Amino acid sequence: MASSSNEQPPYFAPILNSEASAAEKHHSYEPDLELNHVQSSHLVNDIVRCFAWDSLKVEVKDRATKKPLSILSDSKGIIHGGEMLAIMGPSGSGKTTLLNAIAHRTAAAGATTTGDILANGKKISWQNLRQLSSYVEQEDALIGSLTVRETMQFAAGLALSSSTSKAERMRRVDDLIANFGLQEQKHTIVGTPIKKGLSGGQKKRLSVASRLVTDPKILFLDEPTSGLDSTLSFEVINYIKDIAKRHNLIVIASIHQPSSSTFKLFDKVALLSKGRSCYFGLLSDAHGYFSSIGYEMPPETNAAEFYLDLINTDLAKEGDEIFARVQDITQKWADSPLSHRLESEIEKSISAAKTSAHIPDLSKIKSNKPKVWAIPLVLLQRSWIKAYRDIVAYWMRIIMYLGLAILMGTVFLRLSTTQEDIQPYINAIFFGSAFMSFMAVAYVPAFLEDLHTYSKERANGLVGPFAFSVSNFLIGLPFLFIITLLFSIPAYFLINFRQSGTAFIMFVLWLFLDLVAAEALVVLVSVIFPVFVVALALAAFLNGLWMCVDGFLVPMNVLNPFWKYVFHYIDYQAYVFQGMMVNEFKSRTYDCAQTSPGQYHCMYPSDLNVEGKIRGTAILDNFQIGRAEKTWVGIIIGIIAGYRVLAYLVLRLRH
Ligand SMILES: Nc1ncnc2c1ncn2[C@@H]1O[C@H](COP(=O)(O)OP(=O)(O)OP(=O)(O)O)[C@@H](O)[C@H]1O
Repeated sequence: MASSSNEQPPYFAPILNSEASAAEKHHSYEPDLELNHVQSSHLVNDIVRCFAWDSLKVEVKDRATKKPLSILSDSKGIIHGGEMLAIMGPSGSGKTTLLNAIAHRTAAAGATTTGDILANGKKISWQNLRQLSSYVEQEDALIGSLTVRETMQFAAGLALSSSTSKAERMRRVDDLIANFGLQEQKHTIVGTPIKKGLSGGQKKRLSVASRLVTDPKILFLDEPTSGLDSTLSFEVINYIKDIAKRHNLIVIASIHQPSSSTFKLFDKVALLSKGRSCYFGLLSDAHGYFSSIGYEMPPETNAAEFYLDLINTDLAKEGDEIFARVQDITQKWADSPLSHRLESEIEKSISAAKTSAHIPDLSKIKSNKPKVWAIPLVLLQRSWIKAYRDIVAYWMRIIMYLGLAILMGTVFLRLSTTQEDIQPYINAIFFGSAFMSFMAVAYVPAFLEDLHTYSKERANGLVGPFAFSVSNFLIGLPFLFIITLLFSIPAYFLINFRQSGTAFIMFVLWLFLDLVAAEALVVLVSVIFPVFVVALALAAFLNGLWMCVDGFLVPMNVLNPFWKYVFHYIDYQAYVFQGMMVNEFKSRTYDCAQTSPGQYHCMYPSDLNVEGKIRGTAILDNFQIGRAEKTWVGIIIGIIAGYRVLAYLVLRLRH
């Protein structure tokens, strides 16, 4: 029989009208007067009453011994709406492991996680938890060249349903900016290596604010104060606390050595040592609990420091009494009445979920995401702003290509149609196409930065591999076209390639395809090996390989069959080289050297040799280059598509 609302167990009572908050009964929380108390109705959590985990274990294969190793054992905890939990422990104690495990993320590389994760007393699937929660990583995923408002707008664009009106979107964005005290920095950029923007604390506040735009009911924060001094740490946690209280949010943060004032902002604490629980419960009960088991905190001591010192085995040596102490603390915790009370609280929430009709069924919550096509559009817009503002990533590359054009144009300056200049023309074609392709390695850092942002957005369920791949490909096209034109205009005329409008357009086309293919290769390599030095080295190596087998350095009739059949035919540079060669030589003639009147010495055999000329096509024949421009264009497009699809598949398969 369903119970009526006044029969609800106390731990499920709505906490919105704050008197009911368990935490507030124990803490007199006085928010900072300077905080901006903007109540945002969309943020209010009126569905997740409690969040719990039980018998949670994480096991990995030990790096050294290759045997199973437990890095989190039998963890349990419960937290209610409006409460803030600190997961605390010395370095390597398993804080991030626990946070990831309860957030339904991969707890550690190659880890196996077992146990229950419960919301409103029922097991919650990872899909449901993604809809209801947000995770703020330790490392910010902010884009340096965007302003605070733009960052928030794009976060809203990626998260909010397409049916949310523009006005509503802006209202939410502005509310959050105000809530986190960032109004004055609204139009300030986050900050790039060459242009300073927000302070560390402001960046962290923006990171959290941008994750709140999805209206999560549960917020996971991995070391939100790392890299901040104690004043900024307090400020950040104070903002989060204020928002959590007013909107009844559940906040779970791993935290390393908080100052006394920051620590006091939390309602509950989970203490871990070597993956084992030392305490879980209200902060205000911790003092009494540790006294009761024989660890009295001296007066005037920073409580966080005291607890951490008790369980810190970092500097301990084999046989030190600290190991016995930690063993004693974890054993006493497992046997303690508080731990048993925690167990029964979790059990009660499970049985209440079975009997009460008033507890929202979270599995029925509908996701309110933007339409599939809307995400690539938002990403395109964001990449565009980033592209034109990010001097290092984009403008430097443009300047570099322009410099290369001037270099080539002046080295191969105004070649003539005498036979001595035929080889320099061929060299210029090879060097231009190969070097332009090679310089695509300069895209590695910018791409890895985008990949980093994408990984975080994907982990939060915002951007999928398809949207990322499509937008990355599309945003590259205009940029690559601009580079191609900037290079071609000076280089083509300075070198004196075939002077015809069509020839120039074809030159641009070949070079453009070359760059699109080179960029696709960089993307594929960087997706497989997302480490700067590795991606850079491999992309450079592959470019070297394509240069060697493209038919210029070693003519096709000389190139050995292995390189020819394994690599030459999948070498986009080979098709670009052939296309540019045909473009230059198919309808031009060159002058032989006159040895005596009517006698000529011609470097290439041709039907025009008797007239002292070389037909351009004879040069093509000499290189065994046919006339299949359309097929070559098709093959290059196929190679580009192949690289892009492979990169997409790698992204899809990688979690
Ligand atoms: N494959 C593995 N082999 C051996 N130990 C592992 C493996 N994977 C994780 N660990 C260990 O598990 C422990 C928990 O790591 P975790 O990152 O959760 O700790 P943490 O408390 O968040 O540390 P920090 O404060 O330094 O970030 C660490 O001691 C880590 O070395």
